[in-house]
Amino acid sequence: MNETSSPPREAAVTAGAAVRLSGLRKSYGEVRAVDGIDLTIAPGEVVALLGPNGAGKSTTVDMILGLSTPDSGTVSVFGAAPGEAVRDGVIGAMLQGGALLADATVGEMVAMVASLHRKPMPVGEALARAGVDDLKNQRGNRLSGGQKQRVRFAVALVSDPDLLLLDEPTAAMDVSSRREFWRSMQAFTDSGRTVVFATHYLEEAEEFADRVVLMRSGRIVADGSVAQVRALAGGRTLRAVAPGATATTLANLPGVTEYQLRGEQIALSSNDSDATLRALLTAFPDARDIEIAAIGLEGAFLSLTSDEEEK
Ligand SMILES: Nc1ncnc2c1ncn2[C@@H]1O[C@H](COP(=O)(O)OP(=O)(O)OP(=O)(O)O)[C@@H](O)[C@H]1O
Repeated sequence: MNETSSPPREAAVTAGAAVRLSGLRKSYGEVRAVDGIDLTIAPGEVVALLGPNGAGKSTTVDMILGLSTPDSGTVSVFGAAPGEAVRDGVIGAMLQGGALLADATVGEMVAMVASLHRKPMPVGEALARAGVDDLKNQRGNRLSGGQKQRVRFAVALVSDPDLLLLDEPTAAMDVSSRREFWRSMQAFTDSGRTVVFATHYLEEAEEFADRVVLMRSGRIVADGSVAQVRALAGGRTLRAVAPGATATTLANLPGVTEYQLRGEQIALSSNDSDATLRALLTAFPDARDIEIAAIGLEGAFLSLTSDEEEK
């Protein structure tokens, strides 16, 4: 493992997809943690794996890293098997609760990981990029939860990987650490690296990802640019008092995806509230007390990831 194995790595990096998952499945007993995932991630993409607890995000990340073996399907990272990509320093990972050495200092830990890799970035650079240079002499057992996360980030960066995999990277961070973390991450992605991060937070995905892959019950339920997924999730609700409204007319209004009718009170969900409103006023000119509200991000996320289609 020295200079002689460099060319294959260069070749692999230019060979198509950064990550390719095909027909991926993994069950734990009765639980289908990952239930048939096909996903191709291009080099340079910043992808958020978004989903509620138990959606299968960590299981997917573990399989991309080769920490867990799929029951069926394949994983390739820059054309290589996960284990090989990890050994070559192509993947850097920041996992939930990844272990840190209690007795070593932050500087020593990052230096140790650097020594395992062929072409690490300078230790000082990894510490600076992760915003932990001031913690260099601190021991692992003296770090707060948020500081530990930032040290894990330095450890993930130091191999100078082409792909960074982050499992809920900001989970233990306070607001200012989060901001700092994403600022360093952006500096990293600006250099054309690929980043895949799992998160519960739609806002984080919106702000930092080029692409959002929404998972529920081990499957992908939406995949697209942030704007596309937002549009998919970004309907509005329209409430009004509409004398004469009937279920049939409401159901046939343009854009309406759901409706409720209670006496003269109506509540509509619409994916085109302008068209719905125009048609509503044409059909029911006496409609009054009209209110239109965006479905909150939280609500949109819940609507796309709700369990109502569960088998
Ligand atoms: N080692 C395991 N043994 C048994 N069941 C597991 C194991 N790992 C995961 N599961 C189950 O598989 C499903 C998917 O879990 P996974 O951790 O991948 O989801 P997640 O989307 O990462 O959730 P979270 O956001 O809570 O981390 C869950 O139902 C979980 O309970």
